[in-house]
Amino acid sequence: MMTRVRVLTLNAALGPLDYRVPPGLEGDVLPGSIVEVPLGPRRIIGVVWDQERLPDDSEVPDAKLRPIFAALPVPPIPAPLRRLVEWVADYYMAPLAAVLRMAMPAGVAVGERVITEYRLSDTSPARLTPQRAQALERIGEFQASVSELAEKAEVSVAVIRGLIKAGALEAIETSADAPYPAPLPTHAAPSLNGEQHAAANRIIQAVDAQQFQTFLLDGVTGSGKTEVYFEGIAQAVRTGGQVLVLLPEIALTQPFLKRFEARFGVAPTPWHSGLKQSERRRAWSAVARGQAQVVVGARSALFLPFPQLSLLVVDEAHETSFKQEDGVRYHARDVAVMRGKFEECPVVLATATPALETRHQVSLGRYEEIKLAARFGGAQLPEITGIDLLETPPDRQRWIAPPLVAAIDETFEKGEQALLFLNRRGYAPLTLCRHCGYRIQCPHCTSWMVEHKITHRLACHHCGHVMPSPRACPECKEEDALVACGPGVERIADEAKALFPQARTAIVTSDTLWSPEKVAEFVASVEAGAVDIIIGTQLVTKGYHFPNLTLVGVIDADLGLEGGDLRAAERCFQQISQVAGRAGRATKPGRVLIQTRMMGAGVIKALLSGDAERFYAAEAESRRHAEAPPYGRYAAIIVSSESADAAAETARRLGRAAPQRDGLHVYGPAPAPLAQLRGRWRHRLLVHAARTTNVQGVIQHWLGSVNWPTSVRVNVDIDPYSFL
Ligand SMILES: Nc1ncnc2c1ncn2[C@@H]1O[C@H](COP(=O)(O)OP(=O)(O)OP(=O)(O)O)[C@@H](O)[C@H]1O
Ligand SMILES: [Zn+2]
Repeated sequence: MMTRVRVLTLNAALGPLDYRVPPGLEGDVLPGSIVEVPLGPRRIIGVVWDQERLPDDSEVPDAKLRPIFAALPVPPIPAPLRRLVEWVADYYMAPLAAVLRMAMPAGVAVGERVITEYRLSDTSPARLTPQRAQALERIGEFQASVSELAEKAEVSVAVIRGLIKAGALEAIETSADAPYPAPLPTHAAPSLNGEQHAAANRIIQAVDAQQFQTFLLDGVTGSGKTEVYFEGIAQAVRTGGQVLVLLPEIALTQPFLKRFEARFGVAPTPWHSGLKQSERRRAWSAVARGQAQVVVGARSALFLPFPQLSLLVVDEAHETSFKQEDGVRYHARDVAVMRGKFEECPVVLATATPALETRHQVSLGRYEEIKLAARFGGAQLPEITGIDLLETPPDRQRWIAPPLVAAIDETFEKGEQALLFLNRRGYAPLTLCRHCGYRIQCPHCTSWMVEHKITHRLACHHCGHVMPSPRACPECKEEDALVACGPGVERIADEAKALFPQARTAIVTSDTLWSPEKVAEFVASVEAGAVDIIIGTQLVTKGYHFPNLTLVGVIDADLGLEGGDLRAAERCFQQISQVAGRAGRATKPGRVLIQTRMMGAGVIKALLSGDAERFYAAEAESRRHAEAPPYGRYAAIIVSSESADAAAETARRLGRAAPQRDGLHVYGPAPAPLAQLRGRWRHRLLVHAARTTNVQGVIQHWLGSVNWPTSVRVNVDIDPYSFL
């Protein structure tokens, strides 16, 4: 029986704290229990942690301990999740409390609750202001609290309250934690082909064995990877286990929910940052009680308190958006594998274009590869051709080259759909004054403001700052002298409309598909044939299955190769392979046209020849040569401050104190390519080390030897991806 416990709080500034367990509570307080404890005059929440794992040499004597107030009526944080929290904190050098916060987001760990939400009633308000009209339109089928509705509709809380008073919104009492219905394993099971069957069996076996094992489910686009891992999910559900499916983007959740529901009769439990508070609370507590069997979510779902996890799936596992770039900087794919290890359950990484790191694990024998070599139902992979922009360039101020224009024309003629891919939101990436040459820059970042014609605004794509598009140049005050330079998807859409006035276009970016409803609307309109041409960013490259979509045009294949980041070529290859994979997925054959100025580049040649193996081999060889990941490792030290001088000085100080040892080299400090971001000046030092080096230990020691002012932040990014 525990009479004294060590509690980990959610506050990174506090160490673990010891408390006394008062009589009567002993039975309720176990490792993992969520407890309410006194801290000075306040009551805070924490988790009882395994004492031996949090040594504390300044132990407070028993007699001085304050008692725990209460143990919350929720299940304890399970031991495998506690081990995962420790591992993430250690590996990514983050405070334990910061990692624990991801497992227990604010306000989720509460007992049963009834809450009041509002939804549209049948009454329309007598007075309809533009604000009210916007609110009613945006709210649609949504039901939520007053503040959540205000946020969703982008109106003030007063507008929502006004609508409630006017009777246009009605109150609904809902339980915060009703369980989720269980999926039905045999609801609409497909009959698998031979290759799929073998793959599914391998995963089912692993689910039955309940041992840790990582699979790379490597199947070409449209081969049925989803159908295959659905069989693994069905098996886990049959045997009473829980399943987590991770997706790289929230936008993919909606189509996934529908597809899952078609297969299993009920939708899975979603988990992502777009949930409202009541949904988050319900999902968290249902997961903790084992009353949510299948969860689909963004990377943060990795830290949900599953008591019975028996399968983890990471879909589109190559996606770099699995890497979290702020707060605790972790890679969800790698953490998923670790969670599988602690839970002793299988992990499936599904992708048509595996990351080099994942292929490396396969070659070392650590992951088992399962291949699906052919598209389902006899569909052929699309034919891929290059368009050399040096030979057949588009007209001035145009971006669709003549061969692609002709192909779009042919596609329309056959009554089929086309997709144009350009990974750039907005209308134009740069706005320039023709008169004085002034470029409009973000006031908080070293980046240009991007013109968005749809919203008549300029936006910074790094910090989200927006301003109205000015008529006059802010510098020389010349009127109508500002010109848009270069294309974004909105500009390509304008061009397509000018070329094909009859064609119905749909722009797909995070600006247009900003809610699950918008995604559903988009999918429905393409499926109904109400769209002829889709123009989209990377958001449109994966997940979608449109049988009548037969042409994919890549507007600028070279875009992704700029910047010279370690994974630029690999990412370009993956992105274009994925978008190409949207063409001709059913009975009609597909084709892909890639516009480039670099016909000779390795990536382009690989894409055109379809020789992925050769591309990967060459890429792996150059990484091996540079001792870059997966053969060596990197860690970044990012120094930032609102004061440019303080940031630079601290970076120099760290540079002077850099560790000197074999198998390790420190580059920099150098100003970050985006020297200022969100008002903070940034410098970076890059540690390059052999695979076997304990970089975390070295960095800990190094940072411990240097002091810096409190106005400066020093963050560590282990296995960094983005060098912006
Ligand atoms: N055995 C099957 N029976 C019926 N339909 C199937 C079967 N296998 C695959 N399909 C269908 O083929 C299409 C492609 O399958 P799926 O989306 O699972 O492939 P994928 O490999 O996940 O594709 P991608 O990686 O390109 O997104 C889907 O519409 C799917 O329902
Ligand atoms: Zn900015």
